[in-house]
Amino acid sequence: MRMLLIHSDYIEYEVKDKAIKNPEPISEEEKKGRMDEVLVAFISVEKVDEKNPDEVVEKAINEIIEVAKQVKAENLFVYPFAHLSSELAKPSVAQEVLRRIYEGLKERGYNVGKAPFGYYKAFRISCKGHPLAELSRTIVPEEAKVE
Ligand SMILES: NCC(=O)N[C@H]1[C@@H](O)[C@H](n2cnc3c(N)ncnc32)O[C@@H]1CO
Repeated sequence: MRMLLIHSDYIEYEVKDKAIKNPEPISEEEKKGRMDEVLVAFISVEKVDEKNPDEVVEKAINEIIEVAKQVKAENLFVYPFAHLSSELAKPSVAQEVLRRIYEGLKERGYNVGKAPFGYYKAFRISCKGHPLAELSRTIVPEEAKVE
């Protein structure tokens, strides 16, 4: 899994079109969204994550929370983003992994937003620009690590 973490004044998105055959069903109000004072996690779920989704979900949640504490962000935003890797997991696996990350962050008491899965979207983001405002993380299951 590849994550790009951007501490932002705001993130806003607008759904434009379906990008896969069966995108996540969304309501009218979910076609647009905005969150202010937010740590945005752009996430590409990778093929290697299919070896142990439970582990990568847990690690991603912990990484995001660790950065949220460092930058003092209360609001989090999970953004499905298929552009950080050339070895993507299939959509069904990716959607479930992203859903579990979103739910896990909420369970830990954060105010969490998400962008819909499986669509082309327009988005605007305002990066705060401080030294920890742009971070990336790579997460792999233990058994996929080679010596
Ligand atoms: N920017 C717009 C976009 O990326 N749209 C992506 C994601 O919403 C989602 N998606 C599909 N596979 C994946 C994956 N492995 N990881 C994350 N998202 C995925 O499906 C869309 C087309 O790839």
